[in-house]
Amino acid sequence: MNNRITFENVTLSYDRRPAIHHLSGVFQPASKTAIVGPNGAGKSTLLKALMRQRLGVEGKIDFGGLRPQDFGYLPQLAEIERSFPVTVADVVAMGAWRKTGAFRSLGADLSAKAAAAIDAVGLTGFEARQIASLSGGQMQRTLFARLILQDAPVILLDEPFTAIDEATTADLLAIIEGWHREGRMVMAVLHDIDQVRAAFPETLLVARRMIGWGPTAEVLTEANLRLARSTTTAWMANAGPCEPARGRAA
Ligand SMILES: Nc1ncnc2c1ncn2[C@@H]1O[C@H](COP(=O)(O)OP(=O)(O)OP(=O)(O)O)[C@@H](O)[C@H]1O
Repeated sequence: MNNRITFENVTLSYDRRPAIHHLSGVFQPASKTAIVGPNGAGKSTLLKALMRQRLGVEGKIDFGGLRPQDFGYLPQLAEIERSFPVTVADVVAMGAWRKTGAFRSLGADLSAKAAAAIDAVGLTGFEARQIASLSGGQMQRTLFARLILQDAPVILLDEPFTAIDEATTADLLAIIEGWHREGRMVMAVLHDIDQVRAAFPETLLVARRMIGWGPTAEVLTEANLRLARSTTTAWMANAGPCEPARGRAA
């Protein structure tokens, strides 16, 4: 077990159509990596592969001993179904399901941790609110509280700040920085290049293939960003089926 995630010439596909090709590199323990690229570049697909969701996988992903339950995942806000009659406290409690089992009540210790998580995201007093009645920013704070309670060593965030205002973004960036200081591995799909430069030491730049992976200043050059923009368009025009090995990441 080395808690390092290594990609060796990985191609990820849906129904034999590659979404992202020939990715090689390493997510180091305690790294904080921004995943950047244009729309359709394969960023969410990459997070899904890390979550071991069903995809065609060619090449090898070595999880370094990390188990599926070691990963906390924040999906895009738009993918969250909010019409369920559940409260903020219910959603946060789901973060402890790994420890309690689904729909079980939290013991005293986890209840205290859930209250602390809700406090950390600034939602004390909102515990009984239905999630359908929350603003986008309040919903995102709720989902961050769930991640805090989940306490996973690896945290994957898919566009955590899309449609989120500056104040909430600043608060959530501080929580991410706290996870980084605690030695967790964080990967976040982001579109704001200035934000990435300011807050993420490592960047993986993709456009249907890997453009760069390493220290942010070395990866986010004007030339690489130009290449990313033009490559995606070209690959989409020529996209066709290929024959990746079917199966799941190792
Ligand atoms: N479930 C799916 N079935 C088939 N194709 C898919 C599926 N999900 C994504 N794709 C395709 O895979 C490619 C990469 O999509 P992905 O969602 O990973 O991109 P992205 O970089 O996250 O984009 P965005 O910035 O727009 O969220 C796209 O061409 C997309 O249409």
